[in-house]
Amino acid sequence: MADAEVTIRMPGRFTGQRLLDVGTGPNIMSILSASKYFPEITCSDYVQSCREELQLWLNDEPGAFDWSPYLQYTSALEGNSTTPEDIASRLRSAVKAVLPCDVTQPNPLEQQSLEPFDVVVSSLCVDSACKTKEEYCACLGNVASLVKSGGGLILVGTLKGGNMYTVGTEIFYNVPAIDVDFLRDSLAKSGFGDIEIKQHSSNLDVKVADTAAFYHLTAKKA
Ligand SMILES: C[S@@+](CC[C@H](N)C(=O)[O-])C[C@H]1O[C@@H](n2cnc3c(N)ncnc32)[C@H](O)[C@@H]1O
Repeated sequence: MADAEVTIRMPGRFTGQRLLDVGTGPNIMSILSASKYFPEITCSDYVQSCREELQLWLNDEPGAFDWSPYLQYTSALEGNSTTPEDIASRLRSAVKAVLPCDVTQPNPLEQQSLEPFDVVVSSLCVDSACKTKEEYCACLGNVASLVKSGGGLILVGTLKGGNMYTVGTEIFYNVPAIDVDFLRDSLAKSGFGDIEIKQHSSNLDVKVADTAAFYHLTAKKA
């Protein structure tokens, strides 16, 4: 929820109508708080089954995952001024599309022609898509191309050598060896300034994810 907190604690830093979440996965965590500020949200992911699972919840269909604890958490972040049910409705009406996306491509949303977004959010996606720092830098540039001039970027990722995480019995791999200086250089190369990076130690069991730390960052495109 770190990215949600970034969004909610910085009202006014990022404004606009249209927000894109890159690599949303099957979940709504990255866009819960954003739906308070952005009336037009686009979700995206490489994996069709992730997009379908997300769509199940958006359509309020039987069998959709129960996100109640996250809705309650977001309600508490908002000072309980909005109920969890209201936040669910708010998010369902804000999400306008769930699109295929590939961050390894120069235009990750190639199959659609869309104007660049006011704000792009991406949590733990570039990490999953890349094996080397060079690939990571290129993918950041690809994601950056989706942000309009003057727009904002909110990124969450792993730091300091973590290269594996699990979901159930499946093992997935992260890019290793990302550090703060590398992130700053890569973002500057992609035309971003006003970069703020915060680090958090991981509290996850190393068998679940072996990263030592996570970052969340915000940046503005020149
Ligand atoms: C660790 S999950 C993160 C999901 C969610 N954003 C979150 O923070 O919980 C990584 C996501 O990135 C997606 N992904 C992996 N490679 C991708 C690529 N090349 N382009 C777009 N999405 C990709 C995966 O399908 C997965 O949903």
